[in-house]
Amino acid sequence: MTATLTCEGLRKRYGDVTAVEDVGFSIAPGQAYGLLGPNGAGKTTTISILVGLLRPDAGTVLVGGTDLAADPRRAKAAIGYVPQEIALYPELTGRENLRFFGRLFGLPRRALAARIEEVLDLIGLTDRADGRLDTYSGGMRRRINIGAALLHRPAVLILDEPTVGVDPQSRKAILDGLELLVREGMSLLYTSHYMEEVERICDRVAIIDHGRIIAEGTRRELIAMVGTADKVELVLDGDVPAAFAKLRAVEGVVEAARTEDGSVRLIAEGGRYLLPALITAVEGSATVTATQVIEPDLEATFLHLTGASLRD
Ligand SMILES: Nc1ncnc2c1ncn2[C@@H]1O[C@H](COP(=O)(O)OP(=O)(O)OP(=O)(O)O)[C@@H](O)[C@H]1O
Repeated sequence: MTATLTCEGLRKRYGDVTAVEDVGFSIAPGQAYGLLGPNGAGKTTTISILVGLLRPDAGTVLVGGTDLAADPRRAKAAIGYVPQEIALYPELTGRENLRFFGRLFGLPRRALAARIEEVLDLIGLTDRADGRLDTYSGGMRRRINIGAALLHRPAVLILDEPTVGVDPQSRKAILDGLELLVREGMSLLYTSHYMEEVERICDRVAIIDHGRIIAEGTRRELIAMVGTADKVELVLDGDVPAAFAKLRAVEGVVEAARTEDGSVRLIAEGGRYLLPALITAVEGSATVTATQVIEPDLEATFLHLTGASLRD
């Protein structure tokens, strides 16, 4: 089966800064693929290359078998792109905005009218479609943005951190809508630094850091990389740096990172059973005011692979 989207050997440098180096992956039809990485990891650069906005220094992009560089028109027709910045007309209504973008894509008037209603239903904004954009919440605007990218029925929808700055209700509507699209057979490239979203939506994930893919696989495969270790979070009161040094030295602690709010995150073999030893270890430097043990997840994998927390 031809992949919906394949990229290989992508490289982009800005002067001395390597934004993307040797990035490659493949998205199957109906697959939701996640690109997970912290700010500045190279997600936006990768996406800009995939949607034809940025020319890579090296590498190839195939959309449904069509080479983006050789036939950009055909390749781009199969892509729906939802950028990070919202570019809509505030004085037009939601429906009018969709109509504008549909005309821009060259969709015939009658087919467009019907498609707009379908898309409004999908993004859950049928009731508010005749309200002006400047009366919408940030999340509703984001949903119109997603709707605009869906009008031409792309084979793959590419979203650049679609839930940043979005209210909880819209966030839920966005994630529910995306799950529905995937069930109906659309491919998705979803980028985020919220691992819980990537874990929920995506079947396959690439973890990107400093411009390179450092791990790739199904959710389960990636989580298995951290082995049987649990993630333990300790909130400390006292001399946190000294306590941190002591915690790192405890037998069974595989990884350790400090967070901005004064807590310490550890990956520890047999984490929950290690708690008494951890609490004893910090004695004299700090007291443990709260503890949490979390089963391995993608964030644990990220911490394991990079030694840094995803949100830092
Ligand atoms: N036009 C540019 N000129 C110079 N450096 C750039 C440019 N665009 C991006 N970079 C650098 O390339 C690296 C990757 O940036 P990119 O925006 O792709 O990361 P990202 O993972 O999308 O992060 P964010 O979530 O913050 O957008 C960063 O170090 C960034 O500073």
